[in-house]
Amino acid sequence: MGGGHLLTKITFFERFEQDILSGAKTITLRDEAESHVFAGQILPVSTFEADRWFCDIKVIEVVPVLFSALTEQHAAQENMTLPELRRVIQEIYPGLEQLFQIRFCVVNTRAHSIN
Ligand SMILES: CC(=O)Nc1cc[nH]c(=O)n1
Repeated sequence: MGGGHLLTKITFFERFEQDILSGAKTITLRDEAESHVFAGQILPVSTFEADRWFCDIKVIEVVPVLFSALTEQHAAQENMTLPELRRVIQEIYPGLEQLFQIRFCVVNTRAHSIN
């Protein structure tokens, strides 16, 4: 079995928040360290910058993908063009070839309260 620590939360840059909440961004490409999630898992999502919670997501699938094999389809699911996606991923993970595509849907956007 693959090693690594199961993720119990995930962060996104604030600039992706509206695309996630609107459903325009339905995948995220992560490195191995952030790939340890499983289909059906529900994860709280916070901003990277301020650690502000803004939704929960449900993981639909996790699929390995090489940087060199990114396609327009991946880009569309990130709400970007392919050149934009390549530039963004190269900035976040310089020189990294092995990525993991996490496909997700938003399941909750309101902090729950008791009472
Ligand atoms: C904070 C952070 O790493 N955010 C990322 C990284 C890769 N893809 C993405 O959508 N967000």
